[in-house]
Amino acid sequence: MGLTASSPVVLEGENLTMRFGGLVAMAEVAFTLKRGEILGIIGPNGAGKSTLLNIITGIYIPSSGEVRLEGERLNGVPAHKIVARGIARTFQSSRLFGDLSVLDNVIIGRHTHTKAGVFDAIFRRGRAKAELDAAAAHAETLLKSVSRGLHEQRHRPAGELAQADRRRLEIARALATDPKVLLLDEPSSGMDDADTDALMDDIRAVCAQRPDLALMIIEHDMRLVASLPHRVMVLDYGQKLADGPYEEIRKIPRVQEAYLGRKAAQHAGA
Ligand SMILES: Nc1ncnc2c1ncn2[C@@H]1O[C@H](COP(=O)(O)OP(=O)(O)OP(=O)(O)O)[C@@H](O)[C@H]1O
Repeated sequence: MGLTASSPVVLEGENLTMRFGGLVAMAEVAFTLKRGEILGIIGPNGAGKSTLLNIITGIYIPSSGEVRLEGERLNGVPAHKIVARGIARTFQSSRLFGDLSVLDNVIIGRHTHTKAGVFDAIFRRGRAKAELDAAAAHAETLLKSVSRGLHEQRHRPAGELAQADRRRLEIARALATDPKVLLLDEPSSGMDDADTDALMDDIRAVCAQRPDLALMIIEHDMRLVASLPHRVMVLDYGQKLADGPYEEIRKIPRVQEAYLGRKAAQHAGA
């Protein structure tokens, strides 16, 4: 199915404000994310993008406002329970277990946030072999669905992977929790154009196989922002400057100034 005009809202934020002492990192921001939708989040350094992700995932509790997943309020719900409710994320910096195999990283991803815990997931003595086999089979299927190339490297230590494959693995690991919403924090950072294009193809394939999955992607790479999201939200100094299809928001002079700098805005004839 994917995104249609009647797709329901899966995640929404209302009136979100985040203060750190005297600093207002986020001021009355509202957003919606529909089932099957890909929402891009852009903005200059310090605009509040990571703060928004941290609020959604329960790392920060907003000073005011609320986040709702399928209508249920998430404020104050601990981070691990938010994962269990269906929100998964990747991080700007890699959080893989470099010494463990690609496959084990995915198996752990499924269990990291459950009561059973990481070590239980892999090392517990007496754990039924059938259960472990099922976890490995699930992880293999998941790896294949994200990237055949990554699946072929499933027995290599994650630390030996090329950077683009590490990003794919982080996505696979996040998907291991069967999320309704996947948050990607700068998935293409540090990648060249060819790797970014290949990653975009893989993200499209992931979405095509999971038409109900909603994605929120923080990104600086305008090539990705221009082509992958259905809609783009622009933050600046913790405020929402614009929200709409890329072709529309890119024409707004304030967005050009905030994001691209005044020179670029003049260059674009704004
Ligand atoms: N835990 C914190 N304590 C104090 N200030 C914070 C904290 N987290 C974020 N901030 C401040 O909030 C503002 C927004 O930061 P945030 O990291 O959300 O921006 P960003 O858009 O993600 O930037 P970048 O693109 O550099 O990652 C910044 O001024 C930052 O210094």
